[in-house]
Amino acid sequence: MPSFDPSAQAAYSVQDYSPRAQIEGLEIVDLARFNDDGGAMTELARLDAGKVQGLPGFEARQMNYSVMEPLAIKAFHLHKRQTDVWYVPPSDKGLLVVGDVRADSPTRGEVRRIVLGDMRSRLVRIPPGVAHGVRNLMPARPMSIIYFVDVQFSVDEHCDEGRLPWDHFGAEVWETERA
Ligand SMILES: Cc1cn([C@H]2C[C@H](O)[C@@H](COP(=O)(O)OP(=O)(O)O[C@H]3O[C@H](C)C(=O)[C@H](O)[C@H]3O)O2)c(=O)[nH]c1=O
Repeated sequence: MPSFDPSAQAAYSVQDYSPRAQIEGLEIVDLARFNDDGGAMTELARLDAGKVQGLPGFEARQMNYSVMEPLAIKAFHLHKRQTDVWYVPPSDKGLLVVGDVRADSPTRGEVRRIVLGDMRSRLVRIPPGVAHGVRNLMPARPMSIIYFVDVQFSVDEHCDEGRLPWDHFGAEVWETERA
């Protein structure tokens, strides 16, 4: 076994492969993608009067389509009542950052970075009180987000579009990992 020089030895650590921190109420659902030589097909959601199968307690009241320019960051959005269910197509690639800022949550303070798209088809359920932001990781292409919400958008006293600064969890959370 080699021994390392003093500066490498001082900086040395073993990669941490332990499971990532969970956030209470945050769910990731893998979707089936049926592909053939002609293309691919994915069911995003089956709805029974707005209730989404496989996501108990979530009732879709609006569906949105959002486009982000290359490398753009939208962060952080924080809802008091609204749950979001996000989908980024497998052809795109984005970094979703979620942080639990609920005062009474067992996972309060946990921050997770989740790559969306990038060949995978997944829904991500983001409960109220979990701040969320996204970066388009593609340097030359717009990224699409399709998302369901259970509160209809309004600009009156019912508006639930809270915001936190983009660097609330530190600016480095948006950087590509270097390890
Ligand atoms: C959310 C929303 C917005 N708007 C109008 C209001 C503004 O004139 C314009 C941009 O609104 P906003 O700056 O809130 O949009 P985004 O920054 O793209 O954010 C939205 O998309 C990201 C991904 C989120 O997660 C947010 O929750 C959602 O607000 O669209 C509407 O007319 N209806 C709507 O449902």
